[in-house]
Amino acid sequence: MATSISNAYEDTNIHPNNTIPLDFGSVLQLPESHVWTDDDDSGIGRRTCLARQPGAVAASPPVIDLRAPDAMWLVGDACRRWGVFQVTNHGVPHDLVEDVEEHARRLFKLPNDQKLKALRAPNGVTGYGVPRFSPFFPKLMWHEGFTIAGSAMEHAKLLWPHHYEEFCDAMDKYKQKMKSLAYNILLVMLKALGVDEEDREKLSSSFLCQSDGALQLNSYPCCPNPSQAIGLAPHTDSLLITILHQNDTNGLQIMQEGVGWVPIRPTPGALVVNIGNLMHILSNGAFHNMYHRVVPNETSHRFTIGYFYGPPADSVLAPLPKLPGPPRFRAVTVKEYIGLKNKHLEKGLSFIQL
Ligand SMILES: O=C(O)CCC(=O)C(=O)O
Ligand SMILES: [Fe+2]
Repeated sequence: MATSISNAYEDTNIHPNNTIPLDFGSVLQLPESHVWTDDDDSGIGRRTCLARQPGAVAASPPVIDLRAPDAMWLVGDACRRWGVFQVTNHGVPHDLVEDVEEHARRLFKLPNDQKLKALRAPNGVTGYGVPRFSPFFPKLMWHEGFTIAGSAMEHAKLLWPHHYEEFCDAMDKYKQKMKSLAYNILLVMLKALGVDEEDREKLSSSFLCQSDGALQLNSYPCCPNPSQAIGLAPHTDSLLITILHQNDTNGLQIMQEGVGWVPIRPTPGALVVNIGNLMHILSNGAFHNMYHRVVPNETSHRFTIGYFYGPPADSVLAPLPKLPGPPRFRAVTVKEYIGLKNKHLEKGLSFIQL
């Protein structure tokens, strides 16, 4: 049987993470541990956020109707220019999205000592905790999360010993919907890259059909001093694509070279799709690998639900053969790449660059 992505994370995690999230409900001031200076995020954050400049109007990634006749062209253009876009008419029922967001709110509202019962094990993937890449930064992020790779049952039972089933059912249903949406978006992306039907079918049977995903529930509570805090430090996502639902609180920003941080504002009913490192490799660098981050908000609590979609850990990925130009990356297994990312974070990609 193919090894799952979560096994790859467990096997290659070289920074066991013992940090626990702050008890956000009990703090009135930003603790020193969460105050970020310009040097704390490798300088990436120093570049200005366009949204904070008075009068500035930034172009922003498109919102694409997936059923529109020109959807494939728009997706391809957005992947090349931005590495991110939003989708509507995606087929995921509004009620299901609302239900999953409500479960996330209920989870994060639990008393701190209750949430800590479901803490992610130091080398584990599922459970409550700080962002996986926290050990790379000197300061802590204004964030708490709950990751679900495979079944949430074991951890949900610790949170709600008698009422865990509703939570697990909603998460399973959402994951199923996300999986088929991610597969369909991947096919649109391959078409946009010019991959013909025969090659798309080959890719489908080699790894796309077995690709799967993990869910990440994110909470960014109201923050007493948002200008000195960071919700999620600048990073790129590792797998093929990420699909993100955001509630109506702003916070997500992408880095646009020569421009600065551009906000991806919540659009009712839309889901955010972004290119991960593995898709960047498959596209031979044609699809943009963009940095993104989350900034916290003083008066509004941000909740998001991320779905990370990737192939089985033993799949071999390389730039697709018929794309223009010489290959920019060597072939790599998903497990090896995740190991490089866990060890070197954003420099991981440079180890497979040709
Ligand atoms: O919560 C967000 O807005 C972004 C989350 C994210 O980038 C991630 O989980 O990788
Ligand atoms: Fe991300």
